[in-house]
Amino acid sequence: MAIRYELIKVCKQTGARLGKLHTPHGVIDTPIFMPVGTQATVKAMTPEELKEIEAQIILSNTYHLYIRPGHDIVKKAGGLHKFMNWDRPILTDSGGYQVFSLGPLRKIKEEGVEFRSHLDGSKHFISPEKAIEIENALGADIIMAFDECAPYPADREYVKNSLERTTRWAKRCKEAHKNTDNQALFGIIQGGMYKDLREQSAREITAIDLPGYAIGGLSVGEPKPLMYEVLDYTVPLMPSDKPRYLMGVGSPDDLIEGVLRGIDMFDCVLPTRIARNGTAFTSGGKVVVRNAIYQEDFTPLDPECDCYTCRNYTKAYLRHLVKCNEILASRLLTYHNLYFLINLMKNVRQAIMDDRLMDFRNEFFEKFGYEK
Ligand SMILES: C=CCOC(=O)Nc1nc2cc3[nH]c(NC)nc3cc2c(=O)[nH]1
Ligand SMILES: [Zn+2]
Repeated sequence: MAIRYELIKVCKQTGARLGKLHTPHGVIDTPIFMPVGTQATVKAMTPEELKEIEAQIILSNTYHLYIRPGHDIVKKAGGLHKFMNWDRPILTDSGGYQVFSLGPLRKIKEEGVEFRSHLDGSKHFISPEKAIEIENALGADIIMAFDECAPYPADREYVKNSLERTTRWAKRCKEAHKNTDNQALFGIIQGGMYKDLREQSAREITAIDLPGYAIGGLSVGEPKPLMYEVLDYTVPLMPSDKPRYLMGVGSPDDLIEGVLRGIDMFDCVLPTRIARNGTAFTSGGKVVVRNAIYQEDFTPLDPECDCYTCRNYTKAYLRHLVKCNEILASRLLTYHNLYFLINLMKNVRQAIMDDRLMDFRNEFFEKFGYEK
């Protein structure tokens, strides 16, 4: 059995869950935020720094590593863990959901998806079986079934046909996946923003016996309230004894709202991406470091944060680095943003343990400046 989900406690205030996910490369505390390492690196971070901020699992992308350097090279290197010197758990998602589902030149057929490489425009074809072959070669502890993430908005007919094909593809993935002792295959629930289609997809996908399930097709441009509404009626259809992964989510408020609704696993490029644009998450809300008001501000980025960046550098210095487009700006801001989300989830887990997650949510939203 590649993974075992241990449900430890359900918060009396909210229904949120505290759990442990046992994998071949170690144990993961849930709810968990997973830093994204698209091309076999969490941009600007070394594995040692990721361990310093207590990252327990990272994501990498099937599509990107298939295109470059090629999954065969990663396999020859001894797999992704060895190749990138990360000995903790890894999850691979497609990373190409934009390319596969939304790319202009992609053609989706029953057999699979025809698309063009974002690097050189060369033509490629990935079937569910091919996706599993790539993920098996990369060797991640958790691998995602090959699916179609329907665009938003999309009409009902399209979404229905798409989710039914995704179900057929999930069955083909399960058939093709042989390495079940070392790699856990998760199914992905689709159905767009349609309640009855989400119910149909949840029923069909969870009927395929798999070690975990994800909710796909969200965080694709829909308004937040709509995402929360879809979660409200989809999460209860998922088994409670298996991990629930909300793909591509998210910002601090989305993480908390997702946990409140029973989600266990999250991934998002936001903390690393906004860092490279000079923006930081802080306990008082977002800080755009390049803002002129920080020119002579010699206080830490976040006075309530005890991370390396906040203990050793000032906003004025970080602003200077950002203005000069210095590499250290990305490194120090990424370090802090990842620490911020990882630490937020540690506090969320503690709040579940103390049966006070709703209080924690209200306090956090108050301070972070979100409307209640
Ligand atoms: C090998 C193939 C594995 O397939 C997948 O990873 N599929 C898949 N990835 C997603 C990624 C998302 N990111 C966001 N927002 C930033 N929303 C997402 C939705 C999906 C989704 O519905 N499906
Ligand atoms: Zn910090």
